[in-house]
Amino acid sequence: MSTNTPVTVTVTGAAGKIAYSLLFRLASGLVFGPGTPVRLRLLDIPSAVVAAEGVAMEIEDCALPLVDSIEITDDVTAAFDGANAAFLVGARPRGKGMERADLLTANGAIFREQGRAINDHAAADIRVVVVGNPANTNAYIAHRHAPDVPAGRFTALMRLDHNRALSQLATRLGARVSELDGVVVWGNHSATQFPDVTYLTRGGEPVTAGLDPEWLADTFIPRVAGRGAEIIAVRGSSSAASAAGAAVDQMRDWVRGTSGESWTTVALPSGGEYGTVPDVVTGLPCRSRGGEWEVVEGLEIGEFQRARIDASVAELVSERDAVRALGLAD
Ligand SMILES: NC(=O)C1=CN([C@@H]2O[C@H](COP(=O)(O)OP(=O)(O)OC[C@H]3O[C@@H](n4cnc5c(N)ncnc54)[C@H](O)[C@@H]3O)[C@@H](O)[C@H]2O)C=CC1
Ligand SMILES: O=C([O-])CC(=O)C(=O)O
Repeated sequence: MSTNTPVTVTVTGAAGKIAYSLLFRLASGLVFGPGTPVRLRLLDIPSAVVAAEGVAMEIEDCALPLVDSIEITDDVTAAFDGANAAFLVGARPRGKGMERADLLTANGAIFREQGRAINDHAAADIRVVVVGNPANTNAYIAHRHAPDVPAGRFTALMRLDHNRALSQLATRLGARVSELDGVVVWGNHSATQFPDVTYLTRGGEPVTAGLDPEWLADTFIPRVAGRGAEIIAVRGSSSAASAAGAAVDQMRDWVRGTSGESWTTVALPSGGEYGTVPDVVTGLPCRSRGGEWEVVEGLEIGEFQRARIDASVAELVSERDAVRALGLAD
């Protein structure tokens, strides 16, 4: 029997595809551990509340021992009241041929309202993972509307890009993912992102010198950066189970810590680290210590990296400026 205090976890877009994978993993203890019950809060828009109720019924039917309660709502305030963790998934997904910039206007208003509700109603230890696209800029908007919440409590999901990079590298090297470390994906969760293998190790030994630079530039980087679009083209629908898996990985590592000196990729409001622009939400190499993300310090950045990081951060700045112009950032 579990004895810990339950955690209250809010999932928005609860009737959608990603939530359908995410909720069951949360309810199974994969994030908060096998001793911590979860109070699930499912938020969706009024027209989707009935479908969210159906998802809740299925969670009930799993008879999962860690589920303390399930509440379904279309009320943003109620959804975040006392929340310790929030997965902001609900948004309009990108269809064929659409770029993330097209989603800024549609989704910005959602994240402004949710940022305000988190600021006013969530628990003091709230941790936020923004999944809905354009994830980095949505996280920036939510953060801007939550001035009482430390900036580092707002993250966007780039763990999926990180996991995609690890998997491509493992295949190329004939390695297991668990042998690899030192990957980071800088910048935006978009086609401009920079999956960087400069610090890659296998079993603790550097391996980057053994990777063909042409393969890295012409195959690896575009493959990882374009994987979301590739999945849409092949599957006819955007990534769902892999996105949910990455969101679980990110929140689990945040709450329970990363292992040893290993790091992962988290998109955080920048403090200007590695020449990035302060306050934009960019992918950075991070370790989780004592329940907080810490940006890894002291990595050397070469010319090729500099140009790639700067290009993706420039896109984030232009998204930030666009939402500022739309009045969504203040
Ligand atoms: N950051 C990442 O790595 C990834 C992000 N995504 C993004 O995640 C988002 C969700 O994807 P799916 O679950 O596949 O979409 P979906 O369309 O299946 O579900 C979205 C859900 O959000 C709900 N929703 C819309 N507006 C809402 C609001 N204001 N409040 C609460 N709920 C609201 C919809 O009613 C729907 O139930 C999309 O923006 C997608 O682009 C998808 C894959 C990876
Ligand atoms: O590309 C999309 O629209 C969905 C997404 O973010 C991804 O799969 O990385």
